Formats: sequence, structure tokens, C-alpha cells
Amino acid sequence: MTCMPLSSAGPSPASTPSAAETPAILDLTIEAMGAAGDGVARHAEGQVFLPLALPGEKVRARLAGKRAEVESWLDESPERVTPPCRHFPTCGGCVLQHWDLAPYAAWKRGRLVEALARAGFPDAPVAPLVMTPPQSRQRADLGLERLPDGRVQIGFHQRGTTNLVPMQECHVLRPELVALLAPLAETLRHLEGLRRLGSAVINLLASGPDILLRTDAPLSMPDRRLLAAFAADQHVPRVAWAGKGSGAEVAAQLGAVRHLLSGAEVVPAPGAFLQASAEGEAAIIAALLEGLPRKLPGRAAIADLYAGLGTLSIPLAARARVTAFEAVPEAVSALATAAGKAGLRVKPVRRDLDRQPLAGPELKEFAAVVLDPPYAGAAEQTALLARAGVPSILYVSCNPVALARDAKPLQAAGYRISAATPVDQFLWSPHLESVVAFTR
Ligand SMILES: C[S@@+](CC[C@H](N)C(=O)[O-])C[C@H]1O[C@@H](n2cnc3c(N)ncnc32)[C@H](O)[C@@H]1O
Repeated sequence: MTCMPLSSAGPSPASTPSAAETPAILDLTIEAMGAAGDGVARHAEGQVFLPLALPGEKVRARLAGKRAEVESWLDESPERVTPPCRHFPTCGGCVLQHWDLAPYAAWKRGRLVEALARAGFPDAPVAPLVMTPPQSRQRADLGLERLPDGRVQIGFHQRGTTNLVPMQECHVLRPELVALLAPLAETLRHLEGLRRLGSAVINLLASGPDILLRTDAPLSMPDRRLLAAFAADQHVPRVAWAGKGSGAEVAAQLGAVRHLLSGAEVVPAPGAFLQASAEGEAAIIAALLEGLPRKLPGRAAIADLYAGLGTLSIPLAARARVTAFEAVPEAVSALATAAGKAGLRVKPVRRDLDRQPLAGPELKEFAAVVLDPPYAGAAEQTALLARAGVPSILYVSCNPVALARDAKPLQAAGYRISAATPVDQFLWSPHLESVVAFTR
């Protein structure tokens, strides 16, 4: 086995633990992979998390509270591989590029198995992980920073910090998005509306890249001309802008904006939520349709909660009438227009489900409820679904911890899991998407 020193300092001899205190440098064996993608080891005072360490490895590490930095590898895992990206491990976009895909996939699937076991479903039928390919992400949320010399950097943040890693290559984003970054940085260099910090959400739509810039100063007239010239050069139909805390406005529009969701045309607002990749979206929809009861009553209706632009409502409407609940008004009106134009059986309703979750009698009309909440999950809404006894609940989750919490009341109310599909929407990150079908 080779040794791979991480820092420039050579390995220091491990100290012997004294009864009084744990030494700063320790030799540790990595027992498992933690939820955030760090190796987990144990020492006299408890667990410690080690970025970049893999299960089975022996390392010499410098302790810093609950974390430790590997100073050298004493025994490397055969599962260690060469990370494809030059920005690894500095960039916070990927934390697990150094792990072979087979054990990585088993670990990700295991996160769903564990989450469901914690909720009281130890024997849930969890399918193999559906992987999404590299260079498939259609949505990028990037930081912008003006350097003292006036240049602008664009990239993801370094893990756990606000420092930007200027992106020169990326193995998760669609190449069309990466290709835009150098010309965008050059344009932003001259933008008076960007003083120091900002962000850019870029959605790759059917009509081309759609950009929402958030900056720390208002746009000037020359800024708007600059953005229009950039849009024309780069074939970008729309560039929108928003200030701190203000809504988005169109800064330059050179063509129609459109996107296709299961074949239906929608016009997303700037920065609208899209599933991370077309492949992930297809896997979620397939798992949802598979998880619905084979036979729905003739006049059955489905509720789609946290519906966004209707990514899930539209394909669900092939099976039954759908009422789509969503808080963001722009998404509700985009879905209403799309449904009207295509004659879809989808009725969008604007509703804040945190303040006013669906409850009691209003749930009675639904044979199935689909919910796809944000990262925090939907604790109150799931408890109300359990109480109402909706026959089929399909939970699309982007957070196994929230899923485990939200599934508990369903278990207590007598639901069982008929299918559970983990989907790797965020390759090489610790994030996990899953679709779980609960029936009663
Ligand atoms: C994970 S996204 C899912 C969107 C959609 N299902 C899809 O597949 O594209 C979560 C959605 O919940 C919406 N949302 C967040 N908080 C909400 C709330 N309190 N009430 C209703 N919708 C909310 C967001 O605007 C977003 O569209």
C-alpha cells in the first residue's frame, strides 16, 4: 500500500494517548462513511470525521474537535480511485470523486435503507441506486466574486466556507453550461452592478441557457446593453437580474423561453426550480408511476404537493386528474398556462403548505398524494396525511434525515412501503434523492 501525504508537512509520529488528554495526532482506522461523505473513525473520546478518508483505510490524522485532517495514509483502500476533476477536493460540489462507483453506490443506497429502518421500516424493499451520468446537471447555482484587480470569478464554494473555487472544468454540469462561464466572467468584469459578490443560477432549458444574476448593486443602462450583447453572442434567450431581496426582472431578452416537461411546453420564470438532471427527472417520474396503485378508481384524483412547474403533475395527469399545490406564484401561473395550452388534467393551486397544510376532509377526494418537499421535509403535512388515511402516498425526498422523521407517523398509522427507489441526482456528493411509495 502506498502512502499519500495530503499536507506539505511530513507525517509526524503518532503520540500515545494519555489518560488525561487525547493527542492531537492519532493513528485511526476508518470504520464507515458518514452521512456528509467523510470517513468515520473512533478514538478514546468518541467518533471523529475525516474528509477524504475511505472505509477500511488506516490514516495518521490531526484532530480538531469532532473532525480530523488526514496527514498521511498508512494503508489505502483498494476502492480509492483517481478523481477526474482538477478542482477536487477543493471545490465543495463533489466530495466523493475519490471513491470507486460500486461501493459509493452501495453506500448511497444504504443511506435510504438506514433512513427507512430508523422510521420503523427495517425490511423496506429498497431498489438498487439509479445513477445519473457525469456532465448531466441542467441547473447550476454558482457564486460570483469580483477580485481586487477587477476580474470576476465564477464557481462553486469551497466546502464549508464562503470561498469561491473559480471553475475551469466541471464533471457534473452539462458542458453547455461550463462553456458559458468564461464569456460570462469576462462580461461581468465590466458590470457596474456587481461590486463584490453575487450569484448566478443557470437553467439549461429547451430554448437554451436561462440566466438569473443576483448582484450587490443596481444595473446601469450600460450594464443592460452589456448583458444584451453577451446574450446575443452566446445564444442565451434571456438574462434576468435581481438585487438583494428583490424579485427578478428581465435584463435582456433576445428570444422565447420554453422548456419541455414530459412533452408539455412550459415557460419557467428566471431561476425556476428544475430537477437537477433530465436523467434524474426521468427516474423519479418512472418510480412515481410505478409506485401508484395499478388501478385507480374511475373518478380518482391525485394531489401533487410542492408541485413547482409541474414536473411530476404533468406525467401523473396521464393516470388521473391532478391538483397541484405550490407556494411560488410564478410556478403556479406557468403550470396553469402550460396545462391550459396542452389540455392537461392539471389544476394548479397556489398554497403555502407550511402555513396551511392539506388536512382532514379536503384529503378525502384524493386516491393518491404525491409530495416533493424542499430539503427541510414536510413534518406537519405528513402527519396530517397519516391521520387522514390517504390510501397511497408517494414521497419524493431530497433529504434522508427529513424522510426518516416524516415517515414515522406513517409507520405508526399502519402504512407499509411497497417500493423505495434511491436516485443519485447529485453524483459524487452526499446528497440523495429517493421515491418511496407508502400504501395502506
Ligand atoms: C423539491 S421542489 C419540487 C418541485 C417539483 N415537484 C418538481 O419536481 O420540479 C420543492 C417545491 O416546493 C415549493 N415549496 C417550498 N416551500 C413550500 C411551501 N411552504 N408550500 C408550498 N410549496 C412550497 C418550492 O417552490 C418548490 O417548487
